Amino acid sequence: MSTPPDVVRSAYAQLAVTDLAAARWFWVDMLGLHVQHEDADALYLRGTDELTHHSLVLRAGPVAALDHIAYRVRAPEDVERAGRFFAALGRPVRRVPAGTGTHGVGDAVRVVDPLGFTVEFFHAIARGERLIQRYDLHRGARIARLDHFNVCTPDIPAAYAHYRSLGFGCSETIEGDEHELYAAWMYRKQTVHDVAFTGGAGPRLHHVGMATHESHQVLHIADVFGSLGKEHHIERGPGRHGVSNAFYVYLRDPDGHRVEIYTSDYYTGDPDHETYRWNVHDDRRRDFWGNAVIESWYKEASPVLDLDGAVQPVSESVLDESAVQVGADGLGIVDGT
Ligand SMILES: O=C1C=CC(S(=O)(=O)O)=CC1(O)O
Ligand SMILES: [Ca+2]
Ligand SMILES: [Fe+2]
Repeated sequence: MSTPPDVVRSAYAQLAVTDLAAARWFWVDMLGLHVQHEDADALYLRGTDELTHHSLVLRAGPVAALDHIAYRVRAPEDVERAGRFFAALGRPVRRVPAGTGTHGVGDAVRVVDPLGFTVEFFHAIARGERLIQRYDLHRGARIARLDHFNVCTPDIPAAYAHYRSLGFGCSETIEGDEHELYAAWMYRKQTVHDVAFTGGAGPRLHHVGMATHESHQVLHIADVFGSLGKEHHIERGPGRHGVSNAFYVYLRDPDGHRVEIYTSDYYTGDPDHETYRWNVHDDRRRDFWGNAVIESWYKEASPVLDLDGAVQPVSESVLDESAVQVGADGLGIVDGT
């Protein structure tokens, strides 16, 4: 196997949106993401702590979908290393020279990974003004940074193996009584995850996770949607996760793209960091207070585009966590406590 690229972190997602103005209302006016650049067809957005050009690109398109996710790699030579790594797997690879791809991003490669997702690896990217202490510009959910991608895929063990081959650690899992893998959280930066896998038809994007510094910012953005009679954008939470220990709320944008506002997970940077394993029958795993996970959270997700912008076909899941009988989801077996 060829040497994998040295991935630093999940860096940005590019979403296709069917109404750029409506998307601007949600992601900028409501959530408060900073507009680093915009043109007639696209918005380039970032959080208050981010020093690179963007962590979210919204591009007008005919179908609401994930265009690609992108990982930043440590050095320029890791871009070509990524190309060789995926070519050796027999996957489609496309070189994207600086100026021909996403605005602000230098030389990159885009691949279709073994899970069917279009993934970009880049190193060079334009810088943005330091907004960390521009409190006069902090608004909405006061999003600090992109934290992770969550993707729907039918074969969680295969997803786990692929990201292990890229050198990702595994912080937490959800497993069955026979240790069948229902979900996994994997990282390169020293927090709970850069990417997580939700079992389901895929490839589909489950959500992008955006980090804030404080749980009151998670609560505040839910209050703002309620105040404006836009509570239908709130899908799940606010609440406390079991997995990751983060405080969270999930929102749906006008196209149905899901975003998680997420805070207070934990450090995972020691070389002997151990994976924490949840049992799928533990009703605290996804919400530490045992609140049920709404069905749409398990079932709905955004389609993904291939390298030519066509919607990728999906394969149905092997395991269906939402069908597992657990108390919290109100689906039957009460565990007698
Ligand atoms: O970021 C996350 C952390 C935890 C969870 S879970 O619902 O607690 O499994 C979901 C999630 O993947 O969105
Ligand atoms: Ca219980
Ligand atoms: Fe998440």
